[in-house]
Amino acid sequence: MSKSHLLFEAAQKHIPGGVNSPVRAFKGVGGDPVFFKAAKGAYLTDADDRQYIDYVGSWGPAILGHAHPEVVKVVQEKAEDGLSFGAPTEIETTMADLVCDLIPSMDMVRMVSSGTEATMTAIRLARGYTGRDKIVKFEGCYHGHSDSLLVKAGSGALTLGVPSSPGVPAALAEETLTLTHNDSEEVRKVFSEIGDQIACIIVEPVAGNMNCIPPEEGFLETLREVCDESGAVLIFDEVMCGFRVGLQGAQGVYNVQPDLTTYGKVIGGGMPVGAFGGKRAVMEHIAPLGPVYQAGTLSGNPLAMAAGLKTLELISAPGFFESLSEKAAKLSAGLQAAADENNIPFTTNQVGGMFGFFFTEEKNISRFAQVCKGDMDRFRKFYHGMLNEGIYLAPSAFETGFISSKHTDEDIEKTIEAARKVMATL
Ligand SMILES: N[C@H](C=O)CCC(=O)O
Repeated sequence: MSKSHLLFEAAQKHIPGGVNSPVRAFKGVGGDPVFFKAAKGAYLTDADDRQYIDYVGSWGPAILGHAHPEVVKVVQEKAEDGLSFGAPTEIETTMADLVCDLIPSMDMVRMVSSGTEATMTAIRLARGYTGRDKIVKFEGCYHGHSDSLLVKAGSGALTLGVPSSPGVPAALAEETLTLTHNDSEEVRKVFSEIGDQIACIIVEPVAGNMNCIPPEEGFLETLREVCDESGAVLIFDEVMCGFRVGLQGAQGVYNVQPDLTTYGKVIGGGMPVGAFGGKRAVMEHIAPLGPVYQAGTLSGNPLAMAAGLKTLELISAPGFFESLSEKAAKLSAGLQAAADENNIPFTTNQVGGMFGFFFTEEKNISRFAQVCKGDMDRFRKFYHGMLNEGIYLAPSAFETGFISSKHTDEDIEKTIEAARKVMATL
């Protein structure tokens, strides 16, 4: 019996479902989740001392690989000075200055402790700023688990079959309009009818919570246009794709500037962090400058700021994102070749350091409905085959994959070889 199995059994006694976040429970693929005890570079070590090449990267933060020595060092050093003050510290200003320097759409930024806090507050701010209640989101996109956003959501909510969670007041859910992702026409239609009632559009500009879905040509531009015409706030949720698909995130890649942006994951270098920021005119409405309330005991935590700043410094090195993208492209091409050799209907998506794969006859996957049509049974078999070969992928067909700067050519070749072997058994 594996240690992971025993640990999972023990965990279920006092932790609901044995996990502290539902997608970890392997409901999307079946079987016991793997319990890990260490992570270094591109590798994970499980409780039974088995090693895996990791393509989850803690769901995105580990862009430099796990436990990067320079990141660990600054956290250790910072810890000597105190773990938390609940009062202003200079390093928060250093972080704010750096983020505003790097991101052209960012005049002001506030640090929080998670992506959920960031998106939840961005929505409240947009409502407070516009004086309107309705918000627009897209089916399959996931923006954390605050009430307004758990309506036809992606990620774990979708994997577990509860995209619209019980517990969200109906009156609140009614204010969330969920449209078809990448459908510019539908967006235009809704805005032509009730644009003056809509506070904001929130979108993952590269969606990573319904697998990896890039924006169709013109989609982000349409969102920008309808927001400009109606006075709604455009929020890019770059919790996943920020500092991941490029140094300026998706807004840099697609050259569309939002009014507000939310961050998490990479910006915390592996520590619990989120951030929201954007145009001064909107951000000035946040307390204590304005009346829209938001707060957090651990917001701007010094250890998290230190890890995040070091990470942002290291990913700013020339050529970093080109190299990351090359690795992800090489992996995607290799997976495709492995499927083709075995006559398995299969296709891939990739943007920078994010990648996705789909067991489907269709090519050019850009719609949520196409993702849902994928062969989930094949995905599950492939998943467990790869796990057996020492490759750790996201345990759901509705999650993107992540690559780190620590993945070597050899790691990628080993992964492709494993895929060849497993595809032959499907
Ligand atoms: N897609 C989610 C995060 O971005 C997966 C992580 C989680 O819900 O625990």
